Amino acid sequence: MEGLNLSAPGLRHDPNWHKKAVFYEVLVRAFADSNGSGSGDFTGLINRLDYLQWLGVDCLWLPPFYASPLRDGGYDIADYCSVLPEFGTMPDFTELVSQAHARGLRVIVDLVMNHTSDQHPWFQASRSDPDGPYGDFFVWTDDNTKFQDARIIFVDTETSNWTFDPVRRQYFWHRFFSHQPDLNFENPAVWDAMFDVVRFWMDLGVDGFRLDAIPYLFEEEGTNCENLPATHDFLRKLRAMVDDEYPGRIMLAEANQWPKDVVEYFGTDEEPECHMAFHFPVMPRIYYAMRDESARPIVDILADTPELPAHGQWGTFLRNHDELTLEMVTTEERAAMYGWYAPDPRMRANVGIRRRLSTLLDGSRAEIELVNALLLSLPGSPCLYYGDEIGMGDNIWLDDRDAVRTPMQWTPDRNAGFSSADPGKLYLPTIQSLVHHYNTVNVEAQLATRSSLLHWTRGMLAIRKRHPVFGVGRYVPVESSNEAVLAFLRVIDDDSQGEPPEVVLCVNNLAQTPQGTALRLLDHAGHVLEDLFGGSGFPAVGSDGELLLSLGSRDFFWLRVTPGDTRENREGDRG
Ligand SMILES: OC[C@H]1O[C@H](O[C@H]2O[C@H](CO)[C@@H](O)[C@H](O)[C@H]2O)[C@H](O)[C@@H](O)[C@@H]1O
Ligand SMILES: [Ca+2]
Repeated sequence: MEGLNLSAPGLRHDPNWHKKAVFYEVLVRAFADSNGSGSGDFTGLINRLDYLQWLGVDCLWLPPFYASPLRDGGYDIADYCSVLPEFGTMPDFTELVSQAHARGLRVIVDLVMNHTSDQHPWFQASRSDPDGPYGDFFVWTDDNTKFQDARIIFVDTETSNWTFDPVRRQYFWHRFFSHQPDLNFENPAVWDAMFDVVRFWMDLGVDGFRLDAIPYLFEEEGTNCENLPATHDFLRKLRAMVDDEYPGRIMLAEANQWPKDVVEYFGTDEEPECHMAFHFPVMPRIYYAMRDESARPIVDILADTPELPAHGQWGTFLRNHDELTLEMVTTEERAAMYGWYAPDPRMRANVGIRRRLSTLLDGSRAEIELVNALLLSLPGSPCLYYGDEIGMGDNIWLDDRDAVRTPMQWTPDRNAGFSSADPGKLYLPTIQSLVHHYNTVNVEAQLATRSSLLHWTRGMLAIRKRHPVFGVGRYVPVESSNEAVLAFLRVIDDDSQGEPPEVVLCVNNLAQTPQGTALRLLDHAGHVLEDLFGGSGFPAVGSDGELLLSLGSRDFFWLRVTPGDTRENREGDRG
């Protein structure tokens, strides 16, 4: 973007970078079209890197950009080692990585190991030549009653995890769409092929992988075919290779599972698996807690979340390219969330809700700020979804999850400044709804408005960056007398994390009305509080460890807690 006036800091070596990073999920197809083809591309994204640097994110996550028939947004890969021509060339991709690195931005890419597209040459060879080198690359059977305890994930479209192939005259296994055959991880040649894919992209400079659909690699009769020990064995070996050959690069698990199962994807400090895993259950509870005006769901799920090994970090998010999944809530909670957030059946997809952040929250600025404040202060490294920083809307008249994958809105001009193509040629139409039309919701307008959501988001990221405690600090729940007020501390006790000791108190009013609360801070009796945003002093914690606070509707505070006056720290913060 013109006039953003940025320096090019380059990457700094930091083995803990993933614990302090803010991630930004950006669909190459959706961000910026450099050549008027109607689809975003690598060069378009390169041209917008200054914007992302200015925003203050640290790492881009690129969903699949590989050769693909695009029947599942690219998660149907037809060649793991080539890029989709409409996105550009391999040199364009490497240029993207090096331009991102020059700006201090890391890049992780999606790796879909569980399945390929049915157009992948491995599958074509497997179906036509069962005794050939790829004959055993997929999961074939004559008996489609096998693995009956495995649930169907895409319930809107699939009725079985088996599909009959008329060429091979056998059934093949697929956990997702029937055009996405699962690879056979019992075959060592599949391991070798995947290790080669990982090396291929690591050699091109990527900083890590999001490991898509990782719980489903193996199948075993009598189980639900999720989270099997063999999957962990594979991940331990993959991690050992990555640590050995590409130290500092990360593996991020996408495992839509309960915390006790996800935590297994970190392995142990002695035998590590992934560096990060998305925390799926906490996400819907943020939305639930706000409508229920109760901190309980968030407090409880974090209490049920086991400690991580030292190398590990949660990935947190509010929205992504999929539906807002409701797999990790109870049946009653799901029914309530459909009622609150998806009253029109068109808003639903599979087990979830296909809407963006701003539309979910009815455009409420106070609610958008509150859920973002939670995202940025709860344990984990947050991941933003492109366009949510300006409050982009969705289009529930589009199919499936395309509802939330429309072109980025840069300006009020033709195609929202995304593309110079004829509007009919765009890969998806721009948002032109009454409330979220790109005429009003766009980067240019928000850059020009100091009070915009975009500037607010940037300010929040800057504060978070100045306080590594949000990345590496312990999470300590704080007892609140008011159920609607969620309070917790983030704590670095000493310099063992490689960061200065710090304590921050986060207090969040989940209710729509003002609330008062008494917090119990027994370990901080008499301590001084200071607002992280403006530096204002707050009344100190009482000598009995009690702190009385009042909060406005959907209000939140981030308060530094210190034993005494911290004038020098305040000076530092303002710099
Ligand atoms: O490659 C198939 C799918 O893999 C990911 O799926 C995840 O999203 C599903 C919801 O759409 C979710 O229910 C499942 O548990 C996840 O593994 C990927 O994010 C999808 O885009 C993709 O279709
Ligand atoms: Ca599988």
